[in-house]
Amino acid sequence: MSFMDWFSNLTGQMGTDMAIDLGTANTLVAMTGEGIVINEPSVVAIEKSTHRVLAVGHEAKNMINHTPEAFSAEHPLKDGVIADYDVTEAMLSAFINKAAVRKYPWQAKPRIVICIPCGATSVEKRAVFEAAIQAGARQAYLIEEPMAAAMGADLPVTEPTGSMVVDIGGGTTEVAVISLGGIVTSSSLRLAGNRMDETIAMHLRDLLGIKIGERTAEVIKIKIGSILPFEDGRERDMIISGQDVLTEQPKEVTIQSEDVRQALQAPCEEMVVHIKETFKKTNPDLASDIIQNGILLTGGGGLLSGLDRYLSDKLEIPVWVSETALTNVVTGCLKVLETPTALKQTLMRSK
Ligand SMILES: Nc1ncnc2c1ncn2[C@@H]1O[C@H](COP(=O)(O)OP(=O)(O)OP(=O)(O)O)[C@@H](O)[C@H]1O
Repeated sequence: MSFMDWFSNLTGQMGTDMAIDLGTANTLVAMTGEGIVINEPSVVAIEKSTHRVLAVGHEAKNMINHTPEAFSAEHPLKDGVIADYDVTEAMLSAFINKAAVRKYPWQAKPRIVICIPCGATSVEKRAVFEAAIQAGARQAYLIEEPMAAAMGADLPVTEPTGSMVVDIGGGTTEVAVISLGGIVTSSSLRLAGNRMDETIAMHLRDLLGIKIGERTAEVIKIKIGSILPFEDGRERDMIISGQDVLTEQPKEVTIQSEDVRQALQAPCEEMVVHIKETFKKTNPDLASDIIQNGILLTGGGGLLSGLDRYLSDKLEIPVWVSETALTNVVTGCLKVLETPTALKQTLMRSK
């Protein structure tokens, strides 16, 4: 081993390794020995006049809220994959620098495990990989999101039993059957939480003649959205403001949770079809394990009220929603870093 390798390994053991859940909606960074240190929206503020990146995450969102005419909000990831390479790299690099509390001036660059959707093409994988290296990784490793989510949720991924994961994020719904430490069958649907927001906005426009933005639609979904009637039997309502479709004048209306439920039917039905198709591709032994063990529902979209019960009814398989749905992927990536055998099984690595 050369002096540089030895030195790099030594400094690499000083807590600089990082796990990153590079999501369409949120980016989470966790560090070995520290846990989650960053949980921020995947948003970058760009100065319109110069096209310079001025801020990322919460800071970017605040800037845009206060002076929207001077900055544009970029979402560098669309449907789980990189849509704008330069802006993604700038965002990653800002998060990595923010997370790396440099305890020692000689500390090495971090090794980074970063997740990608199952359906990512080799070009999309390469883009994430390069972005991590350019943003400051010493070594970069890629892992598929549902595998990371399953590890984060403590599913028995290495055992000879079948576990099924449905990870509903902002941009993608990832479905995977895992056994003996690998993904046996998987598929990725480019429809998830963001599509729910869009269908809510469209439905309210048609029903009540009000135009709302995606941010308002997301608040509605989280506050009064549900795919089945609420378990306490009480429906909810909420006052929202937007613009009149015809006059574009300010408009305020009270919306009912039943209206939101109607809007959520189409995207949720599409998810059911997708999960059923993946289940059909599973071999009978693993399928019977899944029927016995149930399906893990994770990702922020999995928190939609009633979605676990709805999927259970439609699939005729028990579905349980993880209590740590928003953090399983990053926690799983961190476990990969801490388990050398798991690190070897990642999809792509730089050395
Ligand atoms: N309580 C909730 N009810 C319904 N949806 C929710 C809730 N909390 C978060 N979400 C939704 O979860 C989505 C974000 O989830 P998550 O952070 O897992 O996605 P991501 O990792 O950024 O996206 P992707 O994996 O697709 O790249 C958003 O659409 C958000 O509106």
